Amino acid sequence: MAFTDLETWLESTDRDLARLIQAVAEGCREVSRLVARGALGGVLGEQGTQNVQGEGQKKLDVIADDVFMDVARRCGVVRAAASEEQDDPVVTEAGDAPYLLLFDPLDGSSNIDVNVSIGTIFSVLRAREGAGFDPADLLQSGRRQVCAGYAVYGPQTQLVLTTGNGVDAFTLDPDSGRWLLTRAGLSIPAQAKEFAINASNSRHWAEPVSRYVSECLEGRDGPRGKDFNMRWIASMVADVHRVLNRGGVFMYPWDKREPSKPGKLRLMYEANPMSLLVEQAGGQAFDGVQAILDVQPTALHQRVSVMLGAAEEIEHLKALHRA
Ligand SMILES: O=P(O)(O)OC[C@H]1O[C@](O)(COP(=O)(O)O)[C@@H](O)[C@@H]1O
Ligand SMILES: [Mg+2]
Ligand SMILES: [Mg+2]
Repeated sequence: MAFTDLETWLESTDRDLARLIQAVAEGCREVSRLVARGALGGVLGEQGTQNVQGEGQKKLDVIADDVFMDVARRCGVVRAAASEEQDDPVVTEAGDAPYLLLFDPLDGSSNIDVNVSIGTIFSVLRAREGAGFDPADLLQSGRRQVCAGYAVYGPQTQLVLTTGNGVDAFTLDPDSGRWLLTRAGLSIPAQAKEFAINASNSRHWAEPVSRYVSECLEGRDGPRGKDFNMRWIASMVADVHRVLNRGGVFMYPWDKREPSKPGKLRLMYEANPMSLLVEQAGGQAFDGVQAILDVQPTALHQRVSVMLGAAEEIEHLKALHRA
């Protein structure tokens, strides 16, 4: 069977954006190679440092961060890049380059050492007109993303992309090293029978989330009138990949543990790119008040409550939040 490769797919994309996507895809291929070697390559285990959010870093968090910062510096079309792992944005030498790149270099850090799917999530924004950069240039709402995507390093390595015209998925051919289009036009069914949430936090949830989950758990005997299945990989990238491929809902909502913290997941590196992909696949992404893509960021590393996936389920969650 003949598959379209990424280069061909990019022929209809703006030249600079195509160059950026190509460079990010090369970074993902490199990280995929390192992940696959695991202990053989000495990349597992703790780094012994903390990131800006006070989270312990794994070796692979830092290695992957270096890979994508290098991509940003060398591709020639990125003016500045920001990472979940770094306090401040990095300004490249391409002072009038058209794009800003944001990324979570390694998502699902707790799964690295146990050989469970992990990934890289990225988002592309336009740089300001003319030259120059101010960190505030990064604080654009998710609606303004020109591209979003992720790579998932699982049984296969896949790259899932949107440039605002639907969502397509590529598989890395381990023999040729090429990214081949294996699924075009991903679409999330409006209805769902599967949900994903870390249930160990249930005693801390807000009332609408507790109610939603308990209705799902009541199954066909409850108000929903149907049984639901539950999944939790603990890598957002892999959980959302499942939602994009076979439907369902993924939630990491605000909870009462630290009431002033809006959520666990990061708006700019995780929630925005995933929300664009989900909306482009016909789903919705909601933070308990509004569409995640409409959140006006106020800080680079800000966190957000996340509920995303099947349109009818998110509509139901919205109604529970309004009640
Ligand atoms: O361990 P928990 O609380 O279930 O959290 C899992 C969530 O944390 C994350 O791993 C956070 O991402 P990082 O690994 O990039 O820090 C998400 O991918 C995942 O959904
Ligand atoms: Mg993450
Ligand atoms: Mg991470």
